[in-house]
Amino acid sequence: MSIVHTKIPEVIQLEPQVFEDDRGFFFEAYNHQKFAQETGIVANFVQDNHSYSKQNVLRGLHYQIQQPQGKLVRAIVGTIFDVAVDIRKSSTTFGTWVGHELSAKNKRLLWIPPGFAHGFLVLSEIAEVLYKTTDYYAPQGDRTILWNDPDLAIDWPLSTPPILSAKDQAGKPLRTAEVFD
Ligand SMILES: Cc1cn([C@H]2C[C@H](O)[C@@H](COP(=O)(O)OP(=O)(O)O[C@H]3O[C@H](C)C(=O)[C@H](O)[C@H]3O)O2)c(=O)[nH]c1=O
Repeated sequence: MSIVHTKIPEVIQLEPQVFEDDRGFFFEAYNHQKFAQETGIVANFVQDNHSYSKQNVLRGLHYQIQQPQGKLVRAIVGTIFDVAVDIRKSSTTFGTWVGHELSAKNKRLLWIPPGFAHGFLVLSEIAEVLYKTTDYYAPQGDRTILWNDPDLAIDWPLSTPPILSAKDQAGKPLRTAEVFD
């Protein structure tokens, strides 16, 4: 596994070592020791999530104000544009976003630490996304930042308006949202 830094130092792309032969391929999607060696992060993942979405679905931007979650995200079917937003008000990159394509083809993973909002847009006909989290789901702490907050100006690769849940349509702009210290 190798790492690819993003413009936010704490958000890290991971490229697994893929072993291909005439049967197909194999790769370690997560190895606790190698993850720690490569990133310097000792993550204790407690939950695996799996979502299936149709093209143009946008899920996000989500975070938990209580029990904030670190996330290790990958697409196992299709392609997504995966976005992380720094919502730690003491951070020098507060309000900064990064977006990277994750796909079944590139097999890349994105590590998003606690203190960030996360969302993705489905670029392919369908996408299945798996992600590990470092804390459990805490619905009472679930918060949404508006996907098209003009202050964030996230450059979503959209050609038509996205498909959003009611919750995501009602997301808050960052300037009024609960954020981290
Ligand atoms: C997140 C979650 C949801 N649920 C239940 C609650 C709802 O009845 C149903 C769908 O939840 P929601 O609409 O919040 O799912 P997403 O829009 O995919 O939310 C996720 O999308 C973005 C991209 C994230 O990073 C978060 O992990 C998460 O907020 O699953 C659970 O039972 N456990 C969970 O951990």
